[in-house]
Amino acid sequence: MRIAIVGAGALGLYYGALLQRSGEDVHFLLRRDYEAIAGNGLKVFSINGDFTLPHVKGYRAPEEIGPMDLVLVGLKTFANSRYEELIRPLVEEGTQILTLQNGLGNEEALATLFGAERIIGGVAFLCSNRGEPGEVHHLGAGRIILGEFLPRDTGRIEELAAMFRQAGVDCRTTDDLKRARWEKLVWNIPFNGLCALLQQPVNLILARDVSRKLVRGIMLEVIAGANAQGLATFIADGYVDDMLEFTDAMGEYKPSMEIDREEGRPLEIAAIFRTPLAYGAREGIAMPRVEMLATLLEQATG
Ligand SMILES: NC(=O)C1=CN([C@@H]2O[C@H](COP(=O)(O)OP(=O)(O)OC[C@H]3O[C@@H](n4cnc5c(N)ncnc54)[C@H](OP(=O)(O)O)[C@@H]3O)[C@@H](O)[C@H]2O)C=CC1
Ligand SMILES: CC(C)(CO)C(=O)C(=O)O
Repeated sequence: MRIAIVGAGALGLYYGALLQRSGEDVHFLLRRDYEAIAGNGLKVFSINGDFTLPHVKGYRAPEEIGPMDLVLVGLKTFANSRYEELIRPLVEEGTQILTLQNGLGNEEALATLFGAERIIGGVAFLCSNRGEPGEVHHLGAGRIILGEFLPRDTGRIEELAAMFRQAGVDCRTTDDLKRARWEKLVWNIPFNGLCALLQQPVNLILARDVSRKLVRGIMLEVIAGANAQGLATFIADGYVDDMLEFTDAMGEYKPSMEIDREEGRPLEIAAIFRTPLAYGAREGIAMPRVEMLATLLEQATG
């Protein structure tokens, strides 16, 4: 498969490297890491084993890549205003666009620009950080759940899932992408938010009873917002315990929003907070703790 990686950072470099290693024809749109990767290849440090790709097809502009079978979008959502210029040159009849970005509204924005039938969404449980230019550090699981944006048969996402599995990624499909996205938000909203606001890794947030209780309260609000969205099956409140257990095992993990704050980048507040708040409000669900967290983050970084 001819695959373009648009947004070749912590997530895009990692999945792109695995796909190239398993024989796919991967083309990376590079910015910060262009020189390092052109000179020395791409180094992956992973809990599943380190490896280096000495030769990587890297480009500075999407026009140099041309039309692809699959565009994998790994941009931070605050760069979504660049979708048109970065993706249009890669699209022809039959091109599929897969966004693995966090939050809500990404598939909708891509569908408006490129046509809803092309769009596939995925949620990634990854824990990947960037290192020096030309390096990526994978610290967590790596699981992906793929779902169609429009209701249709699952043939093409099953094929994509098989491709990811062939590359060593634990990948499965869902017929309820909306539910998968909200389930991921049950984690991202409290932890990205509190870790970025307090500038503490997840283990410190969970170590204190008061902030652990706050995480639980925020998660329950998100579940209430989710369950108002017409999901095929409700998210049970017990999902909070699964997420706390999952996070307790992470140790000193810094969510990407905390790293973005430390490094002075914009935060993904629209996709991870404001759009879910708006979708909740549309269904009559207020999420006051989430609202407060979003406001404090805006205040702290505005
Ligand atoms: N990292 C993780 O473990 C996970 C991340 N996610 C989500 O995936 C998405 C990506 O996250 P992550 O990989 O961590 O983010 P990064 O910041 O590491 O990567 C984003 C990449 O997009 C590139 N980019 C931005 N604008 C442009 C542009 N105009 N032209 C070319 N490249 C551009 C950046 O370029 P440059 O190289 O110049 O910085 C960078 O390489 C986010 O929505 C995140 O929430 C989801 C699950 C896990
Ligand atoms: C759940 C987790 C930690 C794994 O990918 C994540 O979404 C993140 O770091 O943003």
